[in-house]
Amino acid sequence: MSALELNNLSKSFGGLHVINDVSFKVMEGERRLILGPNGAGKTTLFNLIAGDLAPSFGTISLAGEDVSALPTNRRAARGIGRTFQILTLFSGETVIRNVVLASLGRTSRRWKPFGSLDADEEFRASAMEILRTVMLDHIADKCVSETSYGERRRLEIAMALAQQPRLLLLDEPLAGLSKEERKGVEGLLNALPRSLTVIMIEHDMDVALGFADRIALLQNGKLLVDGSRDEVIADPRTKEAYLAE
Ligand SMILES: Nc1ncnc2c1ncn2[C@@H]1O[C@H](COP(=O)(O)OP(=O)(O)OP(=O)(O)O)[C@@H](O)[C@H]1O
Repeated sequence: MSALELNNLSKSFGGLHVINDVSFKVMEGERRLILGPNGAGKTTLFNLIAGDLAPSFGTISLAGEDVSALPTNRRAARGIGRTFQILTLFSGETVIRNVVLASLGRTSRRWKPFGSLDADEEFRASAMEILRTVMLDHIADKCVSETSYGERRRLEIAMALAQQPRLLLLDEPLAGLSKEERKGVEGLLNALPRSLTVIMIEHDMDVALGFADRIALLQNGKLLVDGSRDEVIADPRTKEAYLAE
């Protein structure tokens, strides 16, 4: 079954056609890489999938259900988790509180007063488990403002995982990281459960190509090439559009 299906998706801003008749499927458990030069429309595509933007035309289906008309929070409740190119953390809170708050996004508990959350052992225990997955459990009680950039990027992935997504959208998870930090994030990407479907935008070719099962290459908002990793790498249009940049 397909985890995600885009059908004839288009998005225009005024006269600017940013996404132009894009259709492709991502199967359950697949690791899909979205490639494309700057301005190709990759982040806009994520905004359309997550519900932050409404399509001008076309549909988006999640596990066979058309979610095109649903707002972001209802798509999140149906299993879309997301990280952003620009970090979106509560920097005045501790690492673990950020994860707890992210996990509450799926429950009515998010309306409870902030202060009572730490007392809830169940939430803390599952947040701790996720922090272990991203190797941040040793700094669980550190304030986010005192953490390194690399740790914050991993925390963002932890927050997306806390929402127990079925489909995880990762927007340039390696951006701005040192070589060492990249290794750490690469390790955690490879350790993500295979039951999770992952779509990733990433410019670091060494990591991105190692991760991908299949690749969709966008250029000027159009789907230029779509296929297995080896097919897309071998396609001369890929070199022309992207790899030769
Ligand atoms: N809200 C908006 N209003 C008008 N134009 C927009 C808007 N959002 C994006 N665009 C334009 O759409 C095009 C695609 O942008 P997008 O950020 O999706 O590209 P991208 O492939 O993610 O690029 P990058 O690799 O640089 O992040 C760009 O020309 C951008 O200026």
